[in-house]
Amino acid sequence: MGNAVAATRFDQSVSVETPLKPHNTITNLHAIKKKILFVSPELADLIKVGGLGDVSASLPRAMNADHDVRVLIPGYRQVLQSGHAIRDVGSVPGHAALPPARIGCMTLPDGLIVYVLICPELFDRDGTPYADAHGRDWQDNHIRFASLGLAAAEIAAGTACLSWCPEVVHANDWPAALAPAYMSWRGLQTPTVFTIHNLAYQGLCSLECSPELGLPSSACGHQGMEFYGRLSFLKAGLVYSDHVTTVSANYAREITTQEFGCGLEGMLQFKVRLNQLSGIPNGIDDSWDSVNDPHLVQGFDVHDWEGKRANTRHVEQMFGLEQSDGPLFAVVSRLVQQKGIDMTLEIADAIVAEGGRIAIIGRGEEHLEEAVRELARRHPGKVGANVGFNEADARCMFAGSDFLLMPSRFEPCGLSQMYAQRFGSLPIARATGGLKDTIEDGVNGFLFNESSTESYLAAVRRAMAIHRNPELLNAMRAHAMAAPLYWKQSVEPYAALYRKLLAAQKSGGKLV
Ligand SMILES: Nc1ncnc2c1ncn2[C@@H]1O[C@H](COP(=O)(O)OP(=O)(O)O[C@H]2O[C@H](CO)[C@@H](O)[C@H](O)[C@H]2O)[C@@H](O)[C@H]1O
Repeated sequence: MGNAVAATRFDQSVSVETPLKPHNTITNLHAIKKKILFVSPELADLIKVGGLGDVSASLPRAMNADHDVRVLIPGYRQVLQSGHAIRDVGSVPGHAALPPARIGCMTLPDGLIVYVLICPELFDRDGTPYADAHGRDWQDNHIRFASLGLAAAEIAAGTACLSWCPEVVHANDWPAALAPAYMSWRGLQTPTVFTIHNLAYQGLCSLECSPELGLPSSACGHQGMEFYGRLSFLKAGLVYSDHVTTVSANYAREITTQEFGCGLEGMLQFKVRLNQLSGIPNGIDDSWDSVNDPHLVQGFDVHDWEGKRANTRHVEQMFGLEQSDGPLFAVVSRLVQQKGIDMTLEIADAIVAEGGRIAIIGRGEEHLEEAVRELARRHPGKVGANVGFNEADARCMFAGSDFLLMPSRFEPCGLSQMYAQRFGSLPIARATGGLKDTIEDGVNGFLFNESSTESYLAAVRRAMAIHRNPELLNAMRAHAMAAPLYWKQSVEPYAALYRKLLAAQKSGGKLV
């Protein structure tokens, strides 16, 4: 089988960072870092649409103390033009309508190794990873992201000519979901993990795309990736991986229900019965340091709020807001239905009438972008909107605001609320998904239960009442800034999962 060949060829291979020395003993061999291929459509260093980009940049780095994690991403124009040298290290043959591609290797300044799938006809374009400049999904997304999955499978099979072969493949969200699928169809034994960062994006295409993707006939049935008469990349990730994770314990429960399961709840309940679904929370990296973050106009900590005020003044200037003693609310979000932006628009008049100001940054669905601009036009000096995204501005907003508005309809984990907490801005959020796991109501933020403007506004009013009491406000800020949200707590659960899957593989019990 392909994997046996791979094992013969690569078990003795030399890792770039951890060369084997001739005197290595068996004990040393055991201590060798496990090789993990982390497959993702985004990597914040190079290209980011949302939280997946952040996680892909920080989780592999956090794991690298004890593992050899390398990231595989598509060679989008932004990646090719990032200024980092790319060495040509391998190739992927064509398959059905998927064109042949090259594999490049990029070493980021801190040593993170990134494999880049180079196929200009698929990836060297303007726009985002998923859509053109007008926000229209690329028509050939099924081909583009099947190529990403296929490349991961070729690397795992040892047929991509790399001098490195992963022991575990960890695929993220639907764009990477065909990695475990192509691996399974080729009979590879390498364990696979599939992480759901957002079940709502499923990567659906017509069943007629099957020949283009070179799928086996079994893939097109109910037991495969067929989903209500179409092909679902996300379902392929669920069906063909050895273990599925999602990014918080609460969301792992929620997605087994009809309300949050997006039609896949039955399949996910089945995974629970097999003990193949778990929630491992996201973390944030230690660049989120309110004292030393170079993006802030002034650092601060719980003993010195002066720096926080300086950031508030900066945000007011950025957004043309009037200075006032009233609370400053921030929205730092993709402008999409999931995030409940429409609900914030509905309660904005009340917030302004009661003395609040709102600063909004983000981009997304066109009608929400326009609605946000219109809100700012209606409330000059009280509401400011920047339709776009910029990491430095986002960080200043977390630091300068009093509250972060995050009324998400659902939220697999959420990072923005953790960033805000770290910078002393209290999140006001719906008690759903990871928001419920990371926010303690009245302690380090505010939660509301119903996805309704009444329930939301009631939480906003509770926050405004706290704002009128500086002692309580500062106590809550201090709690929020002390919340233990670093990746350290997530690394061990992932490491334990990799160990479990490798042990099962070794004993011949690969769980497909
Ligand atoms: N328009 C924009 N362009 C670029 N960046 C923007 C942006 N708007 C916001 N951001 C940034 O993207 C990140 C947002 O991450 P979140 O995790 O809060 O949500 P997202 O829905 O993107 O992620 C999904 O994946 C993550 C990772 O698992 C889960 O935490 C989350 O619940 C799930 O919905 C933050 O770094 C934020 O500053």
